[in-house]
Amino acid sequence: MTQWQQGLYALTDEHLMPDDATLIDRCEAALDAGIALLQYRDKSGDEGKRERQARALKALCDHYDTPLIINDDAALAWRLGVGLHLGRSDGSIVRARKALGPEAIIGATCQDSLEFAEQSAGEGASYLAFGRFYPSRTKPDAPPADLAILAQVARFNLPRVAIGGIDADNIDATVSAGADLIALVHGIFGHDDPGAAVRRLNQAMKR
Ligand SMILES: Cc1ncc(COP(=O)(O)OP(=O)(O)O)c(N)n1
Ligand SMILES: Cc1nc(C(=O)O)sc1CCOP(=O)(O)O
Ligand SMILES: [Mg+2]
Repeated sequence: MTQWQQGLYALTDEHLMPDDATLIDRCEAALDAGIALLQYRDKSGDEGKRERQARALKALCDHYDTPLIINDDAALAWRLGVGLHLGRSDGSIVRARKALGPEAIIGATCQDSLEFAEQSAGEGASYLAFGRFYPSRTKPDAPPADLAILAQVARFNLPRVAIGGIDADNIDATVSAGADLIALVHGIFGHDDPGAAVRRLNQAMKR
């Protein structure tokens, strides 16, 4: 198993980290404490800001030898030479794979669906993401999912990402259900000290 395929997966949030300095400081704290992947997720629609911040995060991730994933935007991922996360209406995995190449990390949202998982695996996804498993402050309206899906999709032999309302109290149950990667926004960046949050979560994952 490659290093990025197991552990914590931190997602940024433009409300929790509204300016460049805060974003970089807090992401650096998370990277330094030990995360497997970082996703740049910014829904502001401000293209200039997105380009600038994504480039700054790429330099930071290179320093920590941690892959950066861009949410939604295949063109930005291509310009930076980094990974991509695609939801159900964010574009074609096949097209993204052709553009980004065989080595790129391309993740796919599968919600609670075996059918979406099978389709995404067939189209060349690098990991499959399921959720939301718990009430989420970041995305309260994301469709709910049952932890049982994680065992059902083991046969695709791809890293399984769990997302949605995960924190230090429920991470153990989520890993026990079969998650390889635990994706969080609030569980890391909702804390005053994201580095301490990452260390606590990593400890809880090992229990
Ligand atoms: C790791 C991971 N899993 C799921 C999502 C959700 O993607 P999507 O359904 O496209 O929703 P938005 O994040 O774009 O609002 C994700 N970003 N990352
Ligand atoms: C971006 C996202 N996607 C979800 C899904 O279920 O697809 S849940 C979610 C938000 C995750 O943030 P938090 O850790 O704060 O709940
Ligand atoms: Mg999306």
